[in-house]
Amino acid sequence: MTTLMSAGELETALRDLGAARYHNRHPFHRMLHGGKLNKRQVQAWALNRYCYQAHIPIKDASLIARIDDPDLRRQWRQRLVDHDGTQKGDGGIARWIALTDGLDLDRALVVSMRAALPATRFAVQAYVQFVREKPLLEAIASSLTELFSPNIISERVSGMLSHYDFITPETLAYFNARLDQAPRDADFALDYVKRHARTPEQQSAVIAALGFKCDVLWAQLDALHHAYVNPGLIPPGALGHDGVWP
Ligand SMILES: O=C(O)c1cc(C(=O)O)c2c(n1)C(=O)C(=O)c1cc(C(=O)O)[nH]c1-2
Repeated sequence: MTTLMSAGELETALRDLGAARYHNRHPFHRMLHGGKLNKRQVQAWALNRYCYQAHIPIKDASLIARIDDPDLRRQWRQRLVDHDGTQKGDGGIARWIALTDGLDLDRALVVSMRAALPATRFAVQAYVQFVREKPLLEAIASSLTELFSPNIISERVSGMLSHYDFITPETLAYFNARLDQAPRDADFALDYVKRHARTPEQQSAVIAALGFKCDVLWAQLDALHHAYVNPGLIPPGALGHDGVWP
């Protein structure tokens, strides 16, 4: 039988889970940040991650659609603005496209998502589905991986700038904005979860939601590693299959 934790104990359990399972520990990220990948492998990362970026506002829109409280809706809608901007060419998705442009990827190919790995598509769809179907508390808790993203972003930006001559500060501009946005969003979500997970069952479900989300992130990197590092099996239709690169 599980017992009720204090809010502080719940936070510790969530942080412990992130320390063990967040995607900063994945070998593909260690290679990306340590300068061990070639340009094609970095292109594959950016093209696949576009799918994740593109689905974040879709999952946030479906989360907002389920909120009754106008205060909470107002707070959460900032996330849509961050990713979609207030006008064309503005916002996180546009900044991600600046990164894929900077890597000489064809914009139409990136945006079409047709050269992404099958597992990327399945993972991001699973995240959207989770947020659509689970109770609001768990849907909100699944965003808590962002508690751990500022560290990985700092490591990524400094590592990539120092190791790759094809990476510039302009192409990595996406991450500058995230360094302010992610802590604001994560602090809000953590506070919400601590106040609303009031039974042992809810607390377990919140921890499981964070575990699920760590899996969503981890599975995307497993797929990249399998296709582009070792054993290097690129699925048909994906970027680089049959030696076809942009
Ligand atoms: O660069 C990263 O490692 C990273 C991780 C995460 C995350 O932990 O889910 C997000 C982001 N970036 C990100 O840029 C982003 O917009 C974002 C939104 C969300 C979310 O679950 O709502 N996670 C993340």
